[in-house]
Amino acid sequence: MDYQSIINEIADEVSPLLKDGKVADYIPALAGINQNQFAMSLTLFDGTQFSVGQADTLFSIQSISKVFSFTLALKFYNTDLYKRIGHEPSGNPFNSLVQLEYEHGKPRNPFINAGAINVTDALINHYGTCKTAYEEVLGFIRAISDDESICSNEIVAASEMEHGYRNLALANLMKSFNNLDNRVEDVVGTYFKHCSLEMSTKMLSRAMLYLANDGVDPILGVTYLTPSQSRRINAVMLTCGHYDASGDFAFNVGLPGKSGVGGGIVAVVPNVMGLSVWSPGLNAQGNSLVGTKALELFTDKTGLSIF
Ligand SMILES: NC(=O)CC[C@H](N)C(=O)O
Repeated sequence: MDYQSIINEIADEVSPLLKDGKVADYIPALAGINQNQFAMSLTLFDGTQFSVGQADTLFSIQSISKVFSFTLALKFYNTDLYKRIGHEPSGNPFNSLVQLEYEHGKPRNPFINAGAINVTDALINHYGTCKTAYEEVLGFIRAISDDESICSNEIVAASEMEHGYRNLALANLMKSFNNLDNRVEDVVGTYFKHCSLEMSTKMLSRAMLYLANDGVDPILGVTYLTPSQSRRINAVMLTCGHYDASGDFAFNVGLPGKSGVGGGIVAVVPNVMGLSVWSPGLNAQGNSLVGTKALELFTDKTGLSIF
């Protein structure tokens, strides 16, 4: 398949939509980003990459980090993890508090904020300190990207902490139900540091390969997860990766995927490739407007949906 021509065509077709989204201004450090930007990359199992747009530009991965922290938590706790976090879609916004109250402090899934904060708490328990939990997630992301240059943006992390009332409220609510072990500020601070990591679409499409290949990096041959764990992560991405727009994403794109409010989206074509798009303007559910459209065009043009 002529992937380069296909993604070039997609870039042309989505460009009139770049003005339609809205950048995430609830994180002040992200509010000033020029939304007139777009990138798309794919990486095949032999390492061949195809890209269009600003595919080397680093952006805040935000909730895409939830895929990587969930991977490590699943690796260490396996199905015991589901004692503290579910794997059902929430049908609610990513930062919603109401369901968490009804459901006695147990987050619906690891891809909403409450779930990822809870996963971070489990990782802090496993690694012993916040610092090690942060460094191990970073080390894992560098390994699956095969790129040691990846770092967090301290200004973004501090900006999130300063304005993180809702995430602190979610953590406090879980703590009140005895479903958070460590100090609220420590857990949320570590979670923000993972969210503030910066990557490009080239790096992210490479990083997704282990999930396209049953938990094994097809280039380096490293095993990260069992095939069954890897399939479970893809299932949770498909059903929960886009919050209350997860059904729309499955319907229109038809791939396991995960978005972040930095405007990035990652997706997996099982047995074929890792994919990533970025465009900072978001739709009403907090997912990249142009990125979602680009992935929809991609599966339409290539037939590479899982359905
Ligand atoms: N959807 C997202 O990307 C949200 C992540 C962001 N750090 C937050 O906690 O609000």
